[in-house]
This record gives sequence, structure tokens and C-alpha cells, in this order.
Amino acid sequence: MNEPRLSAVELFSKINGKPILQGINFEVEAGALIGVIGPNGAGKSSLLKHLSGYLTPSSGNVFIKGQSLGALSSSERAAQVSYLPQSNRVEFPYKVTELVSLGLVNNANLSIKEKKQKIAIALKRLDIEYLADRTVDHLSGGEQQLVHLARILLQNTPIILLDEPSASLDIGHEAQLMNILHSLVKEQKTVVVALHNLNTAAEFCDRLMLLQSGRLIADGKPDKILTQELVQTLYPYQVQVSTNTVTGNPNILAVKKLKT
Ligand SMILES: Nc1ncnc2c1ncn2[C@@H]1O[C@H](COP(=O)(O)OP(=O)(O)OP(=O)(O)O)[C@@H](O)[C@H]1O
Repeated sequence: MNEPRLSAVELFSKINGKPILQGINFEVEAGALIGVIGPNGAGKSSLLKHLSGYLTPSSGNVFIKGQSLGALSSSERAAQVSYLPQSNRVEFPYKVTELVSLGLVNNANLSIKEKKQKIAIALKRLDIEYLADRTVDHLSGGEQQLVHLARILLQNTPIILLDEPSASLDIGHEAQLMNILHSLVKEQKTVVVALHNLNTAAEFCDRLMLLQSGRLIADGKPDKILTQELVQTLYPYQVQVSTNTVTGNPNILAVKKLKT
């Protein structure tokens, strides 16, 4: 592998003395869609916050193209990494186009006309041109999420970190989002996305990192990670892992009977 675009080395994090991340190590190359999965409280959001520089590790380090994340200025970091947190509800009456335009803050060289064109392209890519003149505070959760994603697209950074971006999306918009993430990967972006939907993770991600209690307990291709044995150890309910007959990818179903 060439020099990794993003890596974590012995990443430890504590909040109020409680260990949150415990010795995370990985390397991610350019042009990959990586899913971060794991049960509630496993550390997925915390990991993304550290990879974005929003939180500083207790020890260990995050590197972007071999450079310590902590050594980058905030504008250098913003040029490399965009980050969409898990909760980002906006209750201010910003116009959709105003919010999306925040993705262009580092493009002072663009004319107003060019900025408007770029905003229109981002809205079109997500099929939300019809929201352009609405105010964000009156949008549904899923609509707001798509608007935030349009802003992230405009940031156009090599590394994109998304924390459960599909949580409030219907199945159609979720598939659309994951396909857009795939197209970004073809443009050599590195996309790391925390996901709860294991079937979505199995279908769309090139690689999965499985967290449990702040530890990276498995890292690899979806069919190697989403095995009956491993998935069953994570959740208190009976799960059934089969193979999707159309795509050949793992298919995960929680079944009604409680584990005894
Ligand atoms: N600011 C904080 N103060 C105290 N504990 C925290 C804080 N932030 C996170 N934690 C704890 O760290 C652990 C990991 O939380 P995190 O939000 O990273 O998990 P997650 O895998 O994203 O969970 P979920 O799937 O529920 O979103 C949890 O036990 C959580 O309670």
C-alpha cells in the first residue's frame, strides 16, 4: 500500500477518567469506503471525533498523509477533512442555499455566479434542488441531513467522515447516499462512515471496522467481519446471518426469539 491517507496509531481516549477508545490502530488508503460499526456506546462517534480533530486523544495519534493531525492549523485541517456529526439539527431560519454555501468558505477565489453554480450542482446530486429556497429549520430530519451532505460535498476534501448519515433517511435516500459515497471513492476520496444498518454496511462498504467497548475488534472485508459467530457476540438478541441471494453479500436479520 502507498502511504496511508489516514491512520490511527495506538489511539487512546478517556473522558472524565473513563476509557472511551482503547488502543486503536489502522491505516486507510485513498479511494476507500470504510464502515465503522458496533453496538451502541462502542465508540464509533468518539472515533470519528478524534479522526476529525474535534477531540484530542489522551495518547497515541491520528495522521493525515503521515502528518500528525494535531500539528495542522485549523485551515490546513479543514482543507483535508470534512466531518458530519451524528446530531446536527439546525433550528435557525437559514436558507438552504446559505447553509450549503458554508461548504465553500475556503473558495474565496470563486465569483458569486460560480458559487451559485456549485451549490446548484451539489443540490442536484442529492436530488434536493426543490429545497433550495426553503429555510432549514422547517425541514424534516431527513431533508436537513441531505442539506448537510450537500455542504459536505462542496467542501470537497480528500477525507470525509460521516457519523450515521443515513439515520433519518428512508431506504431510497439511504441507497442514493451510499451510491454517492461510492462515486466519491471513485474520485479517490477516503470516506469513513459510522453505520448502524449492518445490511447497508455489508452492501456498500469496501471494508468494515468493528468496534466494541472502545476497541477495534475486527477490521476487514464485510464478508469476513459479518459472520454469524461474530455478529451474535455483539448483540443480546438472536441474529441470523445469511447470504444475499442477489448480491452475495452478508444479510443480517434480528429474529424475534430472545437468546437464552
Ligand atoms: N462527553 C462524554 N462524557 C462521558 N462519556 C462519554 C462522552 N462521550 C461519549 N461518552 C461515552 O463513550 C462511549 C462511546 O460513546 P460513542 O458516542 O462514541 O459511542 P457510539 O458507538 O457512537 O454509540 P451510538 O451507536 O449509541 O451512537 C459511551 O459509553 C458513551 O457513554
